Amino acid sequence: MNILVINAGSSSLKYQLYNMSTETAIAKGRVERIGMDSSILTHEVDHQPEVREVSEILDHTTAIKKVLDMLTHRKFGVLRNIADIQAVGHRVVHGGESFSESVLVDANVKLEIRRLFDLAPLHNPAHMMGITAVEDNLPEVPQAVVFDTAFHQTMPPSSYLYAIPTVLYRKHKIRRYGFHGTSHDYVSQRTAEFLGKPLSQLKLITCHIGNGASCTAILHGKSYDTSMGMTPLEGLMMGTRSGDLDPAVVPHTINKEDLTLNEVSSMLNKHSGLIAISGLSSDMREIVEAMNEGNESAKLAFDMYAYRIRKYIGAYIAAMDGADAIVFTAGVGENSDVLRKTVCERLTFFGVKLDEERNSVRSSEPRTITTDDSAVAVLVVPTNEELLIARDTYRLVKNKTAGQASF
Ligand SMILES: Nc1ncnc2c1ncn2[C@@H]1O[C@H](COP(=O)(O)OP(=O)(O)O)[C@@H](O)[C@H]1O
Ligand SMILES: CC(=O)OP(=O)(O)O
Ligand SMILES: [Mg+2]
Repeated sequence: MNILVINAGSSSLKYQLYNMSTETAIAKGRVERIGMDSSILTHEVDHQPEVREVSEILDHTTAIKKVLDMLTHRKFGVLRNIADIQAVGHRVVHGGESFSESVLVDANVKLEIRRLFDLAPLHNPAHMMGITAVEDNLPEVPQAVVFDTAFHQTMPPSSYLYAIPTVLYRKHKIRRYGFHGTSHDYVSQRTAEFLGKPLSQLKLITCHIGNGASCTAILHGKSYDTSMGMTPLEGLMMGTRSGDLDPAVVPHTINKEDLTLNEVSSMLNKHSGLIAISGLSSDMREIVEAMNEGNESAKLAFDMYAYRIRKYIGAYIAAMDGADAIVFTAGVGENSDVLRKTVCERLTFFGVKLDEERNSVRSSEPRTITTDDSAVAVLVVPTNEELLIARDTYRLVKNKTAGQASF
């Protein structure tokens, strides 16, 4: 079975085509700048040079059409016909309390994703555009959705409740949900395999440090606490998001700067974090480059970013009364040795001993970056959210087909 995995953003769409008999991605790519004058489609097939196509792609339906054209392209394609795609799996960031596992898309599921728009304004509306775009282009193909929030549904109330009147939780489900669950789930499974120990016996702290960033305390295989909250704004400092701050900053800023609530929300989601402090960029590569050239604001942004991760690691060691391993993953976590070093060099109280040579290795395989006698192991484990999405989609579609066959 071939499964197309889609992670739709507001102006971008990433895709991977999986062949489930071998669990391999046979093609992958992304469409960027959807809705802008020159959109870019980048398509990659193993062992072949990347193909880049610039054109005007005004909406997600056209973006999916272009992706399908590329997948069946005479020269660059990997499929003879789009009918060779048997199912589509989508990443959906917010599933609220309604979804503790992946589901097939139907009218109710779509209604629920829409209902959650205001809890994940940067993500859920874009995912819905992705789902609709697939319906437009592949009307007969079953679709599944895999939620970032699902893995965190095991958190106890002491982790997920805010200390505010409980009527707000009962009436409006105002609580902490947590995100990047598919990644934390995948990485914790890979870590247990790598360490050769059952996940049910491990205390892990997984740090997904990408564009968005979150840390999770995983106690015996289950999410016990995580740094993101009701929305993906809480917790760590991110590329453009503030992370934790005193809620009193919001009304105070509204009063002092004569801003609307929406403007402040946009400030915290899109104009804060690395870009705000550095005044330069939200991209960690550019921050590190500027820092190495002596830029003081870039250095401050970097230090604040690393410090917040270290604070969460400390909190989660206390939350679980120990940790067997701390795991770095995602764009920054997998690639920035200097970020990992800065986070780890002040964890010596917990017996963390970084091995600089191991930390400088670049690889797509899981690896340990601490010395053999480090009391807590620190690992880099590349994430693969798409593979978990493909697996869930495959399972759901196969079960549905089996159910239908028995009638
Ligand atoms: N070599 C690198 N060094 C430091 N940061 C990197 C490197 N490569 C990628 N990144 C960072 O990874 C981030 C993207 O992470 P990723 O997990 O791909 O995010 P997302 O999936 O949310 O788009 C980029 O913003 C960039 O800052
Ligand atoms: C939930 C979230 O922040 O996702 P991303 O890192 O893809 O922005
Ligand atoms: Mg990501």
